[in-house]
Amino acid sequence: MTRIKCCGMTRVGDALLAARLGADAIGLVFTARSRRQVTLARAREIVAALPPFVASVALFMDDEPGLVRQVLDEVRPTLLQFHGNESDAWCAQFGRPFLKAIAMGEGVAALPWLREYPQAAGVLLDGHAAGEAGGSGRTFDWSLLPRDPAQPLVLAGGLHAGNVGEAVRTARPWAVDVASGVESAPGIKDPARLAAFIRAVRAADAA
Ligand SMILES: O=C(O)c1ccccc1N[C@@H]1O[C@H](COP(=O)(O)O)[C@@H](O)[C@H]1O
Repeated sequence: MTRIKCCGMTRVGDALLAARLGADAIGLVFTARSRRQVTLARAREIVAALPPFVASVALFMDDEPGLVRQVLDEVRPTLLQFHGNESDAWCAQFGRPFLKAIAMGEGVAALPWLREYPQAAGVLLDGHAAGEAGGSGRTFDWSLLPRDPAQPLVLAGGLHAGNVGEAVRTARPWAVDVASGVESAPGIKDPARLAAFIRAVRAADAA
């Protein structure tokens, strides 16, 4: 079964709805380079409200280690997610499981990158170009995903209810991650789009 992460939560109600609809994880964006940046206070509220077995993922992009530590202390997320030029050693310094995002925007081959992050709990492949922030809503060639990766792969970038079924059937990722494809505005989730997205993933799993 494909795991589902809904990223860029800024409201408790949206996170609870995602969990009720069957999301396995919600994402909280702390980097100032995002239109979905959440405050520490709001992030704490969201994490405190989550039901058991729904993971919280804290997202950063070339941020100061101090911010990551503050989020770990005050918000206590399940996982970290890094979207910038952070090295494997840099990501691992916090002693917490992490996902490393790779920009696949320019037909980049995923395999060489995967070897760069042996300590990552998983690698997230996103559609944006190197150097740009994620959450861009851009897709990439899903057939570039390796078939038998050493680490779990998370497929992201421009996914929505209309294309996620094909993405899952093509790439068979460990998980999918969505931000803009289930929103009415940055950081504001649309209940109908969210429900349709999760239904489409489950339908692809069942096919
Ligand atoms: O969501 C953001 O604003 C963001 C900012 C900086 C880095 C990553 C960001 N989000 C991640 O981008 C991907 C794909 O998002 P989308 O579905 O294409 O909008 C996803 O992993 C988000 O976690």
